[in-house]
Amino acid sequence: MSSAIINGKEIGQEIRNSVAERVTRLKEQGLTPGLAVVLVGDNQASATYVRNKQKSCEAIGMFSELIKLPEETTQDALLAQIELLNNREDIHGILVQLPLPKHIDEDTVIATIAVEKDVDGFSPVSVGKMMLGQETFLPCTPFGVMKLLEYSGIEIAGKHAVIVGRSHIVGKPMGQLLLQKDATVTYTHSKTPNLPSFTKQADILIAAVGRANFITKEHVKEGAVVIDVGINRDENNKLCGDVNFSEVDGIASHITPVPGGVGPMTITMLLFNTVQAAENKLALQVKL
Ligand SMILES: Nc1nc2c(c(=O)[nH]1)N[C@@H](CN(C=O)c1ccc(C(=O)N[C@@H](CCC(=O)O)C(=O)O)cc1)CN2
Repeated sequence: MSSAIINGKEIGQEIRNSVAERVTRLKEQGLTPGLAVVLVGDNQASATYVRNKQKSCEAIGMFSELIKLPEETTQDALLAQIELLNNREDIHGILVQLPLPKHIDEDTVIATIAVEKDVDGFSPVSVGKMMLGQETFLPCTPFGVMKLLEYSGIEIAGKHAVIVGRSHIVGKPMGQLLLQKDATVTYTHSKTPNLPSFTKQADILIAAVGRANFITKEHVKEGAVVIDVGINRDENNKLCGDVNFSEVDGIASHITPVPGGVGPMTITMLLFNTVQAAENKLALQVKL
């Protein structure tokens, strides 16, 4: 029997509808949520993601502004742009599309974004708050995975979650969020010896290693929930995840496809965080 498909497009749309209602309520109070997207250089994939982010903002009535900078932009010039955005009243969320050109230090750039506008949840303060379980913006991809699990009725407490991948923006925060929901979490990565001996124990397997079709049937326990965070191109230049879908289909109880699984949730949660940022600002204004 085939595995149940976790449909990120459908779940994402349901969440976007409720975010759109929050936008309407904010506008009735005179505030239009605004997102600034900073794109440096000519990375084609990044340009597509940024375009999709802007279209998604428009679709729910939010304001978005693209700040497109050439590849040779200096780090100081980029930091100055971010400072301008930090001080703008009409901008509630700022995101700098990653990856940045090699001559720019991502950590310095991200740390410059005002924490109340850090809707990607990547700044050291946001990450620290997340680690402590304090209220903050959660990084959009792991946040989206948590929503996929919630909307699919998948129990987390008491389950063994195995993460394959340890990036700052997916693997590491993913484990934290699952831990906060009482999963037992194991981190693994591309250099873990005998990886299948770990992944085979997973009730929830998160593949975020960035290698096409890396997770095969030998890695997956019968009945596991398999979440594929990868976005890769295979040898025929076809979009594929980190999971070899056709091998794992039928072994997993649930599986996310690529495309149409985790990807659409990343942008959905960005909209969610930006509206939250605007609501936070309004709440502050009311208090003052
Ligand atoms: N500042 C950020 N940079 C990057 C992030 C991020 O969250 N913040 N994540 C990724 C790229 N990304 C968003 O920026 C992203 C990737 C993929 C998708 C998506 O919807 N994927 C679709 C397939 C799209 C395609 O056809 O290529 C899917 O999986 O269905 C959305 C956003 C790195 N940079």
